[in-house]
Amino acid sequence: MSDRVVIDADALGKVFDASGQKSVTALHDINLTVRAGEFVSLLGPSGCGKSTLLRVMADLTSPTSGRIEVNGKNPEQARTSRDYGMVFQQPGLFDWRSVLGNVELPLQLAGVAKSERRSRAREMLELVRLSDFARHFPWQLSGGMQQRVAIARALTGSPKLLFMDEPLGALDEMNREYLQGELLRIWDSTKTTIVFVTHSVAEAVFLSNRVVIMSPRPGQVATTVDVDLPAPRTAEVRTAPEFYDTVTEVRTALHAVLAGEEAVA
Ligand SMILES: Nc1ncnc2c1ncn2[C@@H]1O[C@H](COP(=O)(O)OP(=O)(O)OP(=O)(O)O)[C@@H](O)[C@H]1O
Repeated sequence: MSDRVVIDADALGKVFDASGQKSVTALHDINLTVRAGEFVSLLGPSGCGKSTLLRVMADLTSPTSGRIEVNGKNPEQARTSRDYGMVFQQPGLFDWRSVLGNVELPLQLAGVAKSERRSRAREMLELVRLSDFARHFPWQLSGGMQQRVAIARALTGSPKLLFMDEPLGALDEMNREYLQGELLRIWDSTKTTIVFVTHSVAEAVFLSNRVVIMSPRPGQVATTVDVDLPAPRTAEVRTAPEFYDTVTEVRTALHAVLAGEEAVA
C-alpha cells in the first residue's frame, strides 16, 4: 500500500429527484479516502447508497453536491482515460463471442492491434486460470467461471483501480469462498486498488483492509473498521480468532446502524 490517494470524496452528496414523488437523498456528506493498493469494502443495509457511491466513482451517475477525485481526476476524465475496470453482480458477457473474444473486447474498442490485444487477453485468462477455456463460449461455463472471465475483462486494460459491485453475490457459498481466495491472489499479483460492494460481513472482513459501514436515509458513512488479519489470507484465516473478532466488530457496528434505522422508522 502507498500513500497515494486514489479516491478522494469530500462532502459528497447525491439526491435523486423522483419526478413528482419525494426526492431521495442516496448519499449525504460522504468523506472517503482510498489509497493505492487498498482493498476497501462498502457494507450496509439495502438502500444505504453503496451502489450509488460506486456509480459516482465510476462516472455512471453524477453527484449533486461535494467533490470527488478518481486518480487525481474528475470521474469523467478517469473514465475516458480508462483508469479503472468495473465488475458487476452479473458477468454481462456476450454469448456470441468466445471467452477470449470477451476478454479482448475493451482493447478492441480502444483500437489496440489484434496481436497485442490477443496476447494481453491470454495473459489475463492465465491470471484467472481459464486458459483452457479461451475458445469456449460463456454459456458453456459455470457462473463462477463466467465471473472470472468478467474479472479478466475488467483487468485487461491494466487498470490500477477496480470497482466491484457485489461481483460474487449470485454465486453459491462454496464457489463464492473459492473466488474470494482467487480475488485476493489476483489483487496481490496485480497490486490493483479495489473498491468492493457487498452485503456479506464475512466476505468484507476476509477480503478487505478496511470496511466502510454505511447507514441509510440518507446514505452516509456510519463508521469504518480496519481489518488487521494475518497475511496471506488463506482459507485458514476464516477460522482464526482474529477473524471472528473482526466479524463481530463489523456485525456490531452494522446492528447499531439497523437499530438507528428502526428508531427512526
Ligand atoms: N436511479 C435512481 N432513481 C431514484 N432513486 C434511486 C436511483 N438509484 C438508487 N436510488 C435510491 O437511492 C438509494 C440508494 O440506493 P443504492 O442502490 O445505492 O443502495 P444500495 O445500498 O446499493 O442497496 P442494495 O444493497 O439493495 O443494492 C435507495 O433509496 C434507492 O431507491
